[in-house]
Amino acid sequence: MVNEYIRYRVPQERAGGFEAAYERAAEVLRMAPQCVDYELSRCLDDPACYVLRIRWTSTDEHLRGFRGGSLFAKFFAEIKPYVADIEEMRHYTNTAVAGPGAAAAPAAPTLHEWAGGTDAFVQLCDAFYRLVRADELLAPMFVRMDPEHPRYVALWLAEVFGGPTSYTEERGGYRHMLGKHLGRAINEAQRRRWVNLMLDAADEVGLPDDPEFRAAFASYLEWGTRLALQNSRPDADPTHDAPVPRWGWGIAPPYQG
Ligand code: HEM
Repeated sequence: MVNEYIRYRVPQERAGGFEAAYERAAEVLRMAPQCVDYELSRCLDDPACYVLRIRWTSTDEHLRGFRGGSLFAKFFAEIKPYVADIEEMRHYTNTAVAGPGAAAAPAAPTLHEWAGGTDAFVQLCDAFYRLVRADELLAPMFVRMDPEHPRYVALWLAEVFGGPTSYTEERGGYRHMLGKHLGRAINEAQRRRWVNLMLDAADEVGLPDDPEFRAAFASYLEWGTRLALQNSRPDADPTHDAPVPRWGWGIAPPYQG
């Protein structure tokens, strides 16, 4: 990601036309796949000064992709009358200096923190695989599992829910997890049992039972198991190099009023 900053000095009598031109040009930015977002600010102390910030996916995507693409002509036609008013037009990269101030909304804890950290997921998976071993639908699938398997799945869940990236470092991330499901031909009854036993295990070990946490937890289980089922079909051809998903609160973070 790269920030393009364009500083303009536009005389008062042309300011209205300038802002209107950028409102029209912004329609093009909204359609451009290389544009992340944009923002035009006007200086309060010196109203002739404007700063336009456009975040691009990369400098190359901006210069070659956008400027060389089919949308550029319409964009440029709108802003052309103001090119002579440009005082600076350059790309900037972010530094490590960035962060919220005290007035910003407090960040919600991660699901990993809320659950009680990685230990909570280790306990969850120990309980879950105890249930699995005693379950007639699932036990046959796991007869040859590594004794460390419950811990690996716990590390996976901890990473997904915003904890440390230990699964990626120890086990090889998404690609490794996917490889373990390929060709397993998981059926719907087994998938549903997997979800049910996870929810039973969550109760057994006392994972937080507030509606917000359980809704987020259950939504991941639904998503993840449906994906595992699809990827386990004998004819599946999934992407092997996806990132480990990072699951958040969705639309209902804890109320911290
Ligand atoms: C949210 C859903 C799921 C998650 C997060 C998950 C996670 C994982 C992970 C991380 C591994 C690899 C552990 C390692 O590094 O060795 C694994 C393996 C495995 N998973 Fe899943 N899984 C899910 C759903 C399912 C379902 C629905 C089934 C079957 C009903 C299933 C069956 C298996 C089996 C049989 C293995 C291989 C066990 C072995 O090593 O023998 N998984 N899973």
